[in-house]
Amino acid sequence: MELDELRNELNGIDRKLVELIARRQQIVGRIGKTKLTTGRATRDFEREKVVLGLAREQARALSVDPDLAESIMASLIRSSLASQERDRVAAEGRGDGQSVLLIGGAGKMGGWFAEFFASQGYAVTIADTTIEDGDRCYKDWHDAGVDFDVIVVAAPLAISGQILLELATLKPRGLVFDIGSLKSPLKAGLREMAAAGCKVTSLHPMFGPDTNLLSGRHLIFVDAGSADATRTAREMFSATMVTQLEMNLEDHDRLIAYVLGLSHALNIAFFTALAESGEAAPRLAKLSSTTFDSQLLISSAVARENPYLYFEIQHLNEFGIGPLDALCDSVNRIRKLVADGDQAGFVELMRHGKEYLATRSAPSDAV
Ligand SMILES: O=C(O)C(=O)C[C@]1(C(=O)O)C=C[C@@H](O)C=C1
Repeated sequence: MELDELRNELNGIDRKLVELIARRQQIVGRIGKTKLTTGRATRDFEREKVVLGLAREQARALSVDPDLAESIMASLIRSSLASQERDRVAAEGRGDGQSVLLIGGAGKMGGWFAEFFASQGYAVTIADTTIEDGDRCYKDWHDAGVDFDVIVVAAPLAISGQILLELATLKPRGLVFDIGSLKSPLKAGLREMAAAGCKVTSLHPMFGPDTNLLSGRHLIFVDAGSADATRTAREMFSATMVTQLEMNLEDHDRLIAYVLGLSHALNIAFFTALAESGEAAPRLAKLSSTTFDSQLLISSAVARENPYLYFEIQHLNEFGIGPLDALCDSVNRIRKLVADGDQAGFVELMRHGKEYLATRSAPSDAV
């Protein structure tokens, strides 16, 4: 058969595959509605196990790679979960015409929250220095007033701290929360607001603005002295599958100094060392080792992030220097072991790390 004929045959098969996906998604939509009306949870881990198991079994019987079949089914399940989650958030419509002001709402995460609230039926007003005044749009948040059911402070960290301090004097009637990656620069504002009797709490979404499925993601709630505010904010996410964590103000930044600060710094150090090595990245990438490729992928993603935000995450964390010192110490230790030819010391370092990492269980609910 000619190449063109074979490709035509493939086109037909691919079309049928897409048709089957569309039919699957229609049924998934009906399942989602049934779950809503019968009060069942969106995610069903048992059922997912059955679906993935069946796909592997059938693949084996047809001499198809079971890993391939499983990964295709996992993608389809992800898409089912995302659409069922979206439908549930919209159906529960907690907004019901309530009003929300998003300060910094034209930024990336601010935009995510704007969409999240709009999908729940909230009337969304955006204030952001990068936009012009218009319908429910303000360049200066002061012009919007503070008469809202919810105010979200999603501005850069240093500015968010100032806004919270100002809000403490304006005493808004509604729920107020920030979404900062760090709480050190916001502590004074959060405390002032709580002391002024405001319904204030603090959130840290551990996911990026491109996230459209909250299952497997974490959202940290940091109580700022108003348990009522934290409860109300938690309820806003009850229709989603996000994992809610509660943390206190002090623990948050100490832990985040490792989770964000250390991992960002490690990747910045990696690409800085590479950039200054004199070896061209494409040439190195061609040599392609599994570890190098994975590391390059992560550090490329870090390099594309907002450098001002990343600087704030390092510099404004009062616990930030500890993990950086630990990183320098570790690199110096490796350097010394290598320079001294200390094989036993090097092996011990790796054994110790393996033992430490074995205590950290892998995320089990990622499809
Ligand atoms: O069977 C269901 O309950 C579905 O919603 C369908 C489906 C799937 O795509 O196969 C999606 C999500 C569930 O967690 C399990 C399975």
